[in-house]
Amino acid sequence: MTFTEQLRQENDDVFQKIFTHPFVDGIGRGDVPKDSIIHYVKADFEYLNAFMKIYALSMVKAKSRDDIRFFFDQIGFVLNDEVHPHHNFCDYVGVEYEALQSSSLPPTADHYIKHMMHHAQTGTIAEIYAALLPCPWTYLEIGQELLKTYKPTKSHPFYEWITFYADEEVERITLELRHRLDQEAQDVSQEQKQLIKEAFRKSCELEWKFWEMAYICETWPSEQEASRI
Ligand SMILES: Cc1ncc(C[n+]2csc(CCO)c2C)c(N)n1
Repeated sequence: MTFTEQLRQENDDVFQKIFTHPFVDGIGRGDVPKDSIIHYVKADFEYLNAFMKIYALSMVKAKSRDDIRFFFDQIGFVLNDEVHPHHNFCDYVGVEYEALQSSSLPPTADHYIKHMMHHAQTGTIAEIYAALLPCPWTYLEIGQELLKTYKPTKSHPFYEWITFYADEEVERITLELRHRLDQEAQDVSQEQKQLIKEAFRKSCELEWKFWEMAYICETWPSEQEASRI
């Protein structure tokens, strides 16, 4: 078993929790509360901005031109391609994408970004790969699960979203990140392996929490006070 196969197996509990989360299952059923979608797009737009910066920070740790190309390509994918699933969500709620940009990050999204930033700034390249991998891997499997369970056709409101993440390109990114992590993890100390495992698991947990954050429209305590006044 490869190291990333082991990571996938050890974190299957969290993957299964993600597949059955009401937001995720709602995408399959074609029925997600509109406020939750808006909350998701606002947070995810900012999350993806931070994700690109994390790739940029990680590039400093590149060991070869091929590593540089990898980080460069990923920034291009997030910048140019990940806007499509956001547009699908905006069309569903009938809101302009531009109206959902420049929001402050809810606590969970803020935590997730800072977790990845921490590894990008203080960790090895293996730790960074481990903290970033659950992002494409969970979305790839969500897309594949929803495709298999709901067999959406073009008239499904989230057909674009589901087929985007179940696509070969997201699979290719996931496999490349897995391959890179498998290579890097070959000769590391037990202590480093533990850090890598913790970085991966925490990102899986934060993926689940990101769906929950959007579903319940999580805000900071002071914002709740303000909305009650
Ligand atoms: C919270 C959150 N997690 C994962 C993704 C999906 N995603 C983000 S960046 C990327 C490509 C990685 O190089 C993928 C697949 C998302 N949009 N939002």
